[in-house]
Amino acid sequence: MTETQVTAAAEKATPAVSTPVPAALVLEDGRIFRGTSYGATGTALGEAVFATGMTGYQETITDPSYARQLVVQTAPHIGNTGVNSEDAESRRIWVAGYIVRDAARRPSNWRSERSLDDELVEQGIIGIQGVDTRAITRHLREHKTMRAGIFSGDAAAATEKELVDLVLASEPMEGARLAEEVSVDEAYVVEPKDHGWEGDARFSIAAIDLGIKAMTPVRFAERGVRVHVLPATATLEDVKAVNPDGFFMSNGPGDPATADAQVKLLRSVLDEKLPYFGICFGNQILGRALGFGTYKLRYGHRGINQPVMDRRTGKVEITSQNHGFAVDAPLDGATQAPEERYGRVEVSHISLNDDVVEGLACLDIPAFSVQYHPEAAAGPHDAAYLFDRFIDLMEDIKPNTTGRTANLSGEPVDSVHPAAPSTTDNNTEDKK
Ligand SMILES: NC(=O)CC[C@H](N)C(=O)O
Repeated sequence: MTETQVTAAAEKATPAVSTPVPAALVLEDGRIFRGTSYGATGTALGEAVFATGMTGYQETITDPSYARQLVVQTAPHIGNTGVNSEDAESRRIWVAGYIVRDAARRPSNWRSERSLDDELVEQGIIGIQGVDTRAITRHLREHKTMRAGIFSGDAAAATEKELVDLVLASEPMEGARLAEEVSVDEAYVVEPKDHGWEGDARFSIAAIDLGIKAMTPVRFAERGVRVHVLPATATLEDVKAVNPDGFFMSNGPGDPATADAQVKLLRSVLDEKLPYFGICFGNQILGRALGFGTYKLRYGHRGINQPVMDRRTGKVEITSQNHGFAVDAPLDGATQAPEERYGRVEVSHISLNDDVVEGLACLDIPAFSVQYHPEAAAGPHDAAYLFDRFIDLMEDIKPNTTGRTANLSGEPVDSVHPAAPSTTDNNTEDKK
């Protein structure tokens, strides 16, 4: 980048515009944190959750999996690098509200196009700044994630009791069915040639958008895989119509216990023996399709610094995560899936913080999934091998003349690494 370009980019970055007014974060248990507004003003209701990434706030707020959540950033300075038109993970900001300690007064980065404050105002996202985000995080960690509200301007003038009552009247995350709300209405295709792949596509997949992040189809496309992104309401006929070599289900917001339609779709696809890969919500849906339950974690995993072990290789990855629910599957080696026709399954990945299931691998059908985010937007790229693993799975079913660019498929089943020793499990207390 030349000096002129750097100056031009810096000039595009405007200082924040909104004038802060008094604001309050009100938790459903009556705890109240007072600060000033950030972004738009008014009332925002949702589930208060904390995210521990030190960077990547633009990817966080545009991740559709955060729909109906009020996100607390544990990193104290937010907005420093502004907002640009390349890092958004979807067409809009999805967080229902945004909670930060110190909002940047002026963004400073050569890629910045506008301030985060401007962007929040423009998209009508209500935030609060100047609150003790460490105290809020510790409160949520100890008392579990809960419903909350951000009230600013006129909305903050009500009595504390009135504000708590508004929060108590809001919808809980348990039982929330949100994937259809954030999904696209129309199918679209992501082509390898548009992402640096030279030559013909090696494979085609159908990917169900339950709140898909933009980088996910890109990670496939840059490996030569054409991605047909289909709406959350897609049927088996819609899937078959694109003649895919593999099937994928994305991340997404809400309670996986409500995703009956997607569980049914996945079962019908698995019955066709089409290779399957799922990320996050897509992992929970595989778990349910195999007959396991899901449950709500006390405070979930959100951030780009979450350690996970791939039990097949014994390698530890630092991963990007955003989940509040988890699959309830046995950790000890290969077990028969409760839905017997799918054969044996093993927990392939676990969280090293609390032993939560972070991945499932079927041993008798071509299907696997992870609870975390290998597309790494934002986040470390340690888990990129999973995209290659899926390509190898499709290759095994349908050898492709264009050959492999990588061979990172799983180790033989008998080399499964023993589970890490169990640790204190604060995050799974609510497990039923
Ligand atoms: N990122 C995701 O796909 C999240 C899945 C699910 N909504 C959860 O919170 O666990």
